[in-house]
Amino acid sequence: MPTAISYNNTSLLDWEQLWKETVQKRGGMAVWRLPKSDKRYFLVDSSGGEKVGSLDLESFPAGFLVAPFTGLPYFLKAETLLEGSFTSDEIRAAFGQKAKHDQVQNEQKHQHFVHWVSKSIEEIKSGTFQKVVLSRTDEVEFPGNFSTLKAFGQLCQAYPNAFVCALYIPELASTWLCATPETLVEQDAQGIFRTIALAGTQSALDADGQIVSPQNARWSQKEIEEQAYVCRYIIECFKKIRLREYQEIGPKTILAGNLLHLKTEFTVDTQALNFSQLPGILLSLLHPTSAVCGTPKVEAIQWISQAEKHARELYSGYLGPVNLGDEIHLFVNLRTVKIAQEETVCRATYFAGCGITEDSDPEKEWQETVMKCQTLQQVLEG
Ligand SMILES: C=C(O[C@@H]1C=C(C(=O)O)C=C[C@H]1O)C(=O)O
Repeated sequence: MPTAISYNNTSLLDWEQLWKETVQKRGGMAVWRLPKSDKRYFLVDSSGGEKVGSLDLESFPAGFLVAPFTGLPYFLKAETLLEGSFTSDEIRAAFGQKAKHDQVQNEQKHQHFVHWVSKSIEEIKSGTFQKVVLSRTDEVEFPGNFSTLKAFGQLCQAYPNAFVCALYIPELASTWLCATPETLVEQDAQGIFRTIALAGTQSALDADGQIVSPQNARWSQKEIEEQAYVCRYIIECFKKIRLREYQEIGPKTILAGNLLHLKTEFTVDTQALNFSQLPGILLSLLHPTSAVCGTPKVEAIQWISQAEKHARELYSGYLGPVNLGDEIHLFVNLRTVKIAQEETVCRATYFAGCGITEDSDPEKEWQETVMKCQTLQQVLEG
């Protein structure tokens, strides 16, 4: 059983202290806040976590699951679990200064990305696959120390509808932070399972810099089709297990930070179906979905490994708490940054990708990755 300690106004500095101590002791930990909630949790597993082979979520103890894009997930058991909230004046800029972006390196990445988007479009036209998601990184260096907890607090404030998380796994020797809009697998205490098809991206700001209301958003055929691939992929997963009793709502436009996306929601009443194993079974079938990988999956993964220079690591994997209060909340690790603290500098690697179809425009796809990186950069770099 976890040692659950409830703090009403836990100081951010206490959590910062616990974070540092846990890193020194080579423990694993996660700090998170669910969408539209103000409860923040801090989970510590002093063993550093372990890799798990089976996704039989029903049999898992309370803990936190985190999976890379490809490969086995890590499980952190809830040995210690703290709950708290911070006051807003404790939260200040995490880096406290604007990072220097390497323009030469950035231009090389731009050229590489645009080249591979063009090649992907040709490959799609020749019929190898219909959609592929290519990603890239943006690496920056900051002098001095980085405060993970301040960054976490800032992201919570800036993105109330996102799943915000800071994570440390000693084996990976780096901290990851995300503010993601994408649910992969959720189940509430009443047994309602939920997943979403999220794709299609445009800036949420109009020409005057004002937020466009989701109801007034206009989408082109490219984005509508791109999101439809994700819906069809989810329904194919349902068909594999002969699941017909699901509800589908959407697509609707949602606001995710500085961006708008198209979202369709799928729900299943697992209690009515007497199907408690559903979240684990669907998790193994769904990941990675067409929203972060492509259609068909195997061909898309092969293409990604050829086209991308970087390893995705935890980017576009999934993460979240399982079996805390009979609930499961797993999200796709998007709008994410990896932080490696060295002696005098701190290296941040932002990751972002976009769905390519035969109607893609390579320059626009690059711009989309710029906007996606900005989701975190605007908050962390001030
Ligand atoms: C791949 C990312 O986002 C995914 C891809 C999207 C798209 O191609 O339009 C939109 C939302 C996400 O499902 C990312 O944020 O890195």
